[in-house]
Amino acid sequence: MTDPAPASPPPTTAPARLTVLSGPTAVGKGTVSAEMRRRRPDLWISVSCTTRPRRPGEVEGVHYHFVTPERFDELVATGQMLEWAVVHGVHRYGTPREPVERQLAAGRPVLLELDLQGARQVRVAMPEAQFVFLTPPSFEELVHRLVGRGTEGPEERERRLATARQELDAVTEFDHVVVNDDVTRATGELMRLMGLQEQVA
Ligand SMILES: Nc1nc2c(ncn2[C@@H]2O[C@H](COP(=O)(O)OP(=O)(O)O)[C@@H](O)[C@H]2O)c(=O)[nH]1
Ligand SMILES: Nc1ncnc2c1ncn2[C@@H]1O[C@H](COP(=O)(O)OP(=O)(O)O)[C@@H](O)[C@H]1O
Repeated sequence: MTDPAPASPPPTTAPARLTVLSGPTAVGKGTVSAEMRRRRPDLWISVSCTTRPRRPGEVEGVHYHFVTPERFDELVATGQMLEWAVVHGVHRYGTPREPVERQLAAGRPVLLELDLQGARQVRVAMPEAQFVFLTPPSFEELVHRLVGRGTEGPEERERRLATARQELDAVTEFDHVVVNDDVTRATGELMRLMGLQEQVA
């Protein structure tokens, strides 16, 4: 008879985990991600590649890696993208695979902010990840935020809101739903889902 395997000690910290944050346009994904980064600088948030032009104030390697369509093709063809999608009908966005794998291997918590198509691809590629859907308190509030942000004209806003209606229907595909009624509260809920405690400076 063999002795039972010794029980492994309980983990002293939350296990490294990949979390995918998704949700419709203007729900506040960028705002909540920035607040997460502010409250937990050790959290690693992926920097995506995009073919869309850089906006004033955006910094290469911080907000995005801005690449040509040819370079994007090459990254996809050589398997360097964990996932990618055409978002809002025009430009391509994708997550470089290697940095995500490296950060997870180093034990850091990792957050990806993706559109719904990207979240679905990661579900297939990395089913052990957890999937969080950020939702607005109401559709009216989503419209209010999109208009208030002022980054799109009326035509583009209509296009995004049509996509948003479809995306909101996909909420049941996600492991958790966080209502972004208040940035501080929603960020706290996401931190708890990621097993992160507030770090007091
Ligand atoms: N699939 C996928 N979507 C992404 C990626 N990076 C950003 N997005 C999504 O692309 C959309 C457009 O982002 P952006 O151009 O910054 O516009 P804005 O967020 O509407 O100001 C957002 O819904 C993001 O969640 C990525 O690497 N992959
Ligand atoms: N909880 C909230 N309450 C009110 N306004 C919010 C909240 N979260 C985000 N916003 C505002 O909504 C707009 C869209 O947020 P943003 O982070 O750009 O969305 P996304 O990245 O999902 O497209 C911004 O003007 C932002 O300041």
